[in-house]
Amino acid sequence: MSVEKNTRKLDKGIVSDFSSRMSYAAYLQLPTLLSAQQPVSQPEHHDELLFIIQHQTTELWLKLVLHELRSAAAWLREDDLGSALKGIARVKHIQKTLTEQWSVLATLTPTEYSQFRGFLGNSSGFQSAQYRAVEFVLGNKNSKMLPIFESDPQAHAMLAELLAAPSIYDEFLAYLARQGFDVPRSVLDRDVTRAHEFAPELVPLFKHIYENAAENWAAYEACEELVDLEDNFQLWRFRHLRTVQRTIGMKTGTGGSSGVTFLQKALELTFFPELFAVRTEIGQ
Ligand code: HEM
Ligand SMILES: N[C@@H](CC(=O)c1ccccc1NC=O)C(=O)O
Repeated sequence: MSVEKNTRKLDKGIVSDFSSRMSYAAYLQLPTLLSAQQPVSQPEHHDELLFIIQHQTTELWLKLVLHELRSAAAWLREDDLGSALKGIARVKHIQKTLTEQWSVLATLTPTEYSQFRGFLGNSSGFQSAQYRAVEFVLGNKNSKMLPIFESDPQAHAMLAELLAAPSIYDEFLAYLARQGFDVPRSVLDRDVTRAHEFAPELVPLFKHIYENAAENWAAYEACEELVDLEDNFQLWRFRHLRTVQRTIGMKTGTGGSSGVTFLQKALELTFFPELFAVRTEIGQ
């Protein structure tokens, strides 16, 4: 039957009694989720809700990114490259969403933000445990970050655990070694609690994989997925930097850093330096 009066008739089977059935709101714990947006500005500033939701949605996606990347590292440890690549593919889509989401926050003008910034005290995204955890899983370890989380034992424990665990890159290199690739011992035995540093002895191995991609397709594809991950991560960092710049200019950050200058330095960090260095060597 066609729609009349621009009103859709409800199908007979539509369930409406949830007294003993699971509902949408119950499954998703919406009362909890939707009561967690509590502006602190007084009087309440209209735009603080945007600010809170932008951060909370980011944290939700970061939760999934972390879940997928930790699983991908575990799958690599079990030599299940297919499952690891599937997880990384999902993460890449989430990264695109997160990077695109900056355009929503860019509608917050400098004047509007300045009207409630003072209420944020010393809170800052710098204190995001999940963001730091993602950096650690990708190999950018920094033990100096841990004291920031001492007042949150759960976050501190998670970061301490990830600091001590091999990164996804450590797991990938160990996987390549098990597959018979010539991964230097010094790389396999590195101190995983520290940030991965450029290991020039890895470049010839990647050169071999890239120049013989057809014969080493699985390894080649995995390398390119990691390159995409790093690219996407840097694009997020860049959009953050530009949003900060257009919103607070060169003001110091609420977290105590110099602000834009501090964020700029993060653009020089790299997770998988040899996968970028190999580009220079290809065809030479
Ligand atoms: C108008 C919006 C924003 C401004 C002005 C801003 C500003 C800043 C500043 C100045 C810092 C440096 C640390 C400090 O001293 O506070 C920082 C760090 C950070 N912010 Fe934001 N931010 C904004 C939005 C966001 C959003 C939406 C997120 C998403 C969760 C976020 C996540 C982070 C993270 C993870 C860091 C640490 C970066 C690092 O360690 O390199 N920020 N932000
Ligand atoms: N660091 C920002 C404040 C800020 O953006 C923020 C404050 C509380 C919770 C998350 C934040 N987001 C990113 O740093 C500032 O200096 O204005």
